[in-house]
Amino acid sequence: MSPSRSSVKYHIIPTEQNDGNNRGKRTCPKLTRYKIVAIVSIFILAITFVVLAKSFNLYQSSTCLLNGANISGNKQEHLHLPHTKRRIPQCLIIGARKAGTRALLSFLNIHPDIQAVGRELHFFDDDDNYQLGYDWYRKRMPYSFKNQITIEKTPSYLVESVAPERVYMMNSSIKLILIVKDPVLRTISDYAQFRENKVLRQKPIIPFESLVIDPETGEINRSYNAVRRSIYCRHLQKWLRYFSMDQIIIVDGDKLSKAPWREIHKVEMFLNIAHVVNKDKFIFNQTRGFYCIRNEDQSEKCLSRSKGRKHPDIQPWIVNKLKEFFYPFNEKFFKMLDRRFNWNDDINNDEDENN
Ligand SMILES: Nc1ncnc2c1ncn2[C@@H]1O[C@H](COP(=O)(O)OS(=O)(=O)O)[C@@H](OP(=O)(O)O)[C@H]1O
Repeated sequence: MSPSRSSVKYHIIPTEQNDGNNRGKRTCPKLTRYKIVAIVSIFILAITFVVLAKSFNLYQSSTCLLNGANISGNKQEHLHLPHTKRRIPQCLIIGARKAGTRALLSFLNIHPDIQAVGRELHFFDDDDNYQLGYDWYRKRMPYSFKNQITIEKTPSYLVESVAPERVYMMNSSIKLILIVKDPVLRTISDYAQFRENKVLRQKPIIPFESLVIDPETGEINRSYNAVRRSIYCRHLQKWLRYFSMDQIIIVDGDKLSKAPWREIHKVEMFLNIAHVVNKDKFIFNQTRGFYCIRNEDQSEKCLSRSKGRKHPDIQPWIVNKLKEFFYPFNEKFFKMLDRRFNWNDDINNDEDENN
C-alpha cells in the first residue's frame, strides 16, 4: 500500500542559517568579521606597497638615465615624477660652437643634481622664439626636483648681440658656462661641419682657403663667420656688460677632450654641487679617440658621429696666418680672464695688441 500524501511527515533538517535562535537571519560571527577586517587591511597594505615600489622603481630608472644613458637624447625630459616640475634654467652653456659644448652638457648630465635640455632651444638669440615668451621656454625644460639645476645650451648665444641683455632680464644671477678651444682648431672644426653638410646635400664644396682668405687683401677674412666666432674676447666683452666674471666659468675644451672629469670637477664646484662625475664615469674609446660615458653595466655611450669628425688637411701657411691673426685677440681674452691658454705659445709675435 502506498502511503497517502497526507500521512507523509517531512522534517526540517537544521542548517547553520536556520538553526535555533538564528533561524532566518544572515549573521556574521565575530571571527568572520575579524577575518574581513584583516583581509581588507592586507589588501590596503599590498596596494600601498605596490604604489611605493613603483615610485621607487621609477626614481631608480630616472637616476639611471641621469647616470649616463642620456648623452645625446633627452629621455628623462618626459618623466614627470612626483614633486618635479619644469623650471627656467639656472645655468646656460652659451658657447662656443664646436668647442665641445655637447660633450660638456652630456657629461654634466651624468650628475644627479643636474637636468639638461637635449635640444638647443635658441630662445635668446632667435627673435621668433623669444617672442613666444618665458612660458614657451619653460615648457621645453625637463622636469626637475627643487634641488636640481636645469641647464640649457645653445652655442650661438655667445655671438648674438641680443642674447646677453635678454638672459640678464630673465635672471640676472644666472650662472654661465663658456667652453673654448684653440681658435684655429675651432675655426677648422666649424668649416669641417659646413663642408660635411655640403657633401651630404651633394652641393659643391667651397675650399677653406677661399672662405678664410680675403681675395682682395690676401689676409684673413674677418667677416667669415667661422673666424668671427673664434674672436672670443669680442663676444665675452658683450656678456661682461651684464654679468660679472664670477658668474661665468671658462671651460678648457681641449682639456675636456683629454680628461673630462677634471674640467667637470671645476664646473661642479662652480655650481656648488657634490663631486660625482669622476674618472670612473668615463671610458676612453680608441676608435673614436675620445672619452665616452661609462654606463652602469660597463657599456659605453659615446657622442654621435657628428662629433669628432675628421678635419680636412689645411695648408700650413693658412694655419700660420690664422695663428697670427688670432694672436692679439687671444692675448686680450687672456687678460680679461687673468688666465692663459697655450694657444699662443708657439708664436713669436712681437706686435702689440692692435685690435
Ligand atoms: N668626448 C667627446 N666626444 C666627441 N667629441 C668631443 C668630445 N669631447 C670634445 N669633443 C669635441 O666636441 C666638438 C664638437 O663641439 P660642439 O659639441 O660644441 O659642437 S656644436 O657646436 O654643438 O656643433 C668636436 O669637434 P670636431 O672634432 O671638430 O668634430 C670634438 O672635438
